[in-house]
Amino acid sequence: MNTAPRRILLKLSGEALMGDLDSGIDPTILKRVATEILEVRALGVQVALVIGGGNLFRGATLAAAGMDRVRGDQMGMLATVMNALAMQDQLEQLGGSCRVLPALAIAQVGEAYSAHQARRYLEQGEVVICAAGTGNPFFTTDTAASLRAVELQADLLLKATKVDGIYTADPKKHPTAVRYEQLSFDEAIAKQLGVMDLTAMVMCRDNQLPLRVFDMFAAGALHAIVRGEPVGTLVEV
Ligand SMILES: Nc1ncnc2c1ncn2[C@@H]1O[C@H](COP(=O)(O)OP(=O)(O)O)[C@@H](O)[C@H]1O
Ligand SMILES: O=c1ccn([C@@H]2O[C@H](COP(=O)(O)OP(=O)(O)O)[C@@H](O)[C@H]2O)c(=O)[nH]1
Repeated sequence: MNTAPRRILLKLSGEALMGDLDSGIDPTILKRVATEILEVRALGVQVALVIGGGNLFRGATLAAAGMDRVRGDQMGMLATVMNALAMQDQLEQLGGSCRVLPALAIAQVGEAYSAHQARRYLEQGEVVICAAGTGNPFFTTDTAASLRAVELQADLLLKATKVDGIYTADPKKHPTAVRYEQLSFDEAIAKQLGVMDLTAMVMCRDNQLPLRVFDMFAAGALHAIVRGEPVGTLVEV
């Protein structure tokens, strides 16, 4: 897709927000990402966000250490809410307007997520952060991002992560792996190209939602993508 999208859903990994720290959020990265989000907003692109929680807690890691998985996933989802609040605060400090809509009931923190309400806020020009993943354990924020993107009728799902696209194999383990510019969901699924979880890939494929995977640390990448430049890897049906 080379035309500028009207509405995007941007998925940011929690881990990428921590930069070189061991956990938590690097304020410099948060500010840079928030600035780029407001730049594309200023171009008229509607922006919904899903932020991961891996910089704070992951249910599977907590379960491996002996915790009940459902409770661990609840902690993971609450971690995504904390990241969402940090991003909301940063966006507002930069003059943006932002709603946090959690999928778990935390009324004092944000209005319960509803697709129709989220679409209304997007149309009013607000950045909408869909927090707490899907609200259900055993899912990931990648899956939450694909679900919310479909519900919110986004034209494009963007996964901002630690690598600059999808490779023939994990580039961190296979330095000779080659990056795809474009591929189909069926190919990504069949070859088990691990950058996005399978449930999320299938959700995108079955709803004809294009996905672009790109490097969250590359300055200006988001802006370039909404201008229609071929940054990272595009996955389509
Ligand atoms: N074929 C592949 N192409 C690109 N990255 C891959 C691939 N297979 C595995 N990966 C790994 O997937 C990671 C991104 O996935 P993940 O850690 O789930 O992202 P996030 O935390 O951003 O949701 C990258 O850091 C990369 O090492
Ligand atoms: O719908 C969801 C989304 C997330 N999580 C939990 O929240 C954690 C943080 O999300 P994720 O690992 O996807 O974050 P990221 O890797 O993107 O930082 C996960 O490990 C899960 O424990 C969940 O239970 N249900």
